[in-house]
Amino acid sequence: MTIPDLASLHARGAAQQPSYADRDALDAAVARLRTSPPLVFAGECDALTDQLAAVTRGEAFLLQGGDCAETFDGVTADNVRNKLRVLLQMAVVLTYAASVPVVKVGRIAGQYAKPRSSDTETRVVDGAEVTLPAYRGDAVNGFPFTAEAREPDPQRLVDVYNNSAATLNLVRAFVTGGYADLRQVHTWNTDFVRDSPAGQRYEQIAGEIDRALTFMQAIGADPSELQTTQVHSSHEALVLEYEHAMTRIDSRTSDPYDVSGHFVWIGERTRQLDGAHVELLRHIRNPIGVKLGPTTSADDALALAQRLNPDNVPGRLTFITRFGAGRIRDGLPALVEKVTAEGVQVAWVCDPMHGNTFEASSGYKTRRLDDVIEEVQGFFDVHRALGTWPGGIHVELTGDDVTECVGGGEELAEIDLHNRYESVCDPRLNRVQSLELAFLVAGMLRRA
Ligand SMILES: O=C[C@H](O)[C@H](O)COP(=O)(O)O
Ligand SMILES: C=C(OP(=O)(O)O)C(=O)O
Repeated sequence: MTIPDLASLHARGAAQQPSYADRDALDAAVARLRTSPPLVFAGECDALTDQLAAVTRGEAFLLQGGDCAETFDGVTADNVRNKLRVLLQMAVVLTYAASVPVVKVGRIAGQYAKPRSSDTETRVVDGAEVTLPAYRGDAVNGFPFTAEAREPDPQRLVDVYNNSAATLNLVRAFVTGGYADLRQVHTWNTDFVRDSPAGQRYEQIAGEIDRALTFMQAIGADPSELQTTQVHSSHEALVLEYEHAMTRIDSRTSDPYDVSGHFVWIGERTRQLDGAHVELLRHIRNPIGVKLGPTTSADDALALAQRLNPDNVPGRLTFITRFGAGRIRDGLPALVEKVTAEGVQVAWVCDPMHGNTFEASSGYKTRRLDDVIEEVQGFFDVHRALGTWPGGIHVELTGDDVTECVGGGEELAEIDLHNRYESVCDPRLNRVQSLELAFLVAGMLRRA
């Protein structure tokens, strides 16, 4: 496989791209990226493909989660640890309560670019309407509502690389350095979570795991397997300059890999069959995903699978459906039925966030935990009825105590949203809500 050149990708009229005024600065940033070392190794991507093949076969479950949009300011030790911790806690709940291996993938170390519904944003500033370019993620421009911040800046692409490297380095250190050791299962359950009902329920599981580990130690079992785990990185492959510059030929296989992350996906707004994103990702060998919203027909899904995974390799392709709680039960069956009938190897994963966003009267974008749960339940029900495997969930979440989604045991209401709304794009589940979701999904998995 070769790598298509960047100009030919742009010639396809790529959707959702920044318009850079300073072409020289863009060329310099791309040149810098092209000579930067890979962030991940091709062999790690292959290992993830194997794990996702197990998901495709119904032998494992994918937990993919993290920020809607990472920010450069958010690259701190506390933040990265908190995100890792919520994934570890959720994975423990899913693995223990449902006895299914869980493949952990973070929306982390690269999730800096956002597709937007509108190119511009209008606000009233000092009594006058001001329209500026929309914020497209730290990869592209700044969040503050000023003309200067909103101007796309190519140097940010290099900053994405550096911040992804720093994040990944810390994730690897936590994962291999003892923090993710299963014997730390209690220490992940700290601060505001511990006293919540979900935290208390988690503590019970942690106690049972502890006793099982002590027993294993007593009988002389080798505990080294428990000392580390694997957490892979993922992001939406959106800005072509960045993804293309990070696509390299693997010296082992001579195949191209996008070495900016282990798993990359194509968003709902950029999945045009002849579009630039499908064209670039069809050439890389990473495991990849495609978001499928409610307008997707079964033929669209089949055509995407044929284009992106012509050899029908299990684990290569994940369909991440995001229909919305009210539409999944009507919309998903036709897709799953036809794709399955054609023998297409695909992991089916549910994103219960993006079809359930609404604007609260206060103006904050939010989601109801109940809608999120209802969409996941619909996803499980559809797969159960069709005899197919509900392969995983893809969730926007954070390890912090934010107030961005309403509902859950803490009964967060719309009037609470302003207390700690920190997302720069879409609302995320906080750690308690995430844990509550994990317990409910574990129950669904057990029944599946
Ligand atoms: O995360 C997904 C999209 O980037 C986000 O939902 C777009 O939000 P918008 O509709 O406010 O542009
Ligand atoms: C933009 C996203 O989702 P979608 O493409 O499904 O809208 C996302 O997951 O960040």
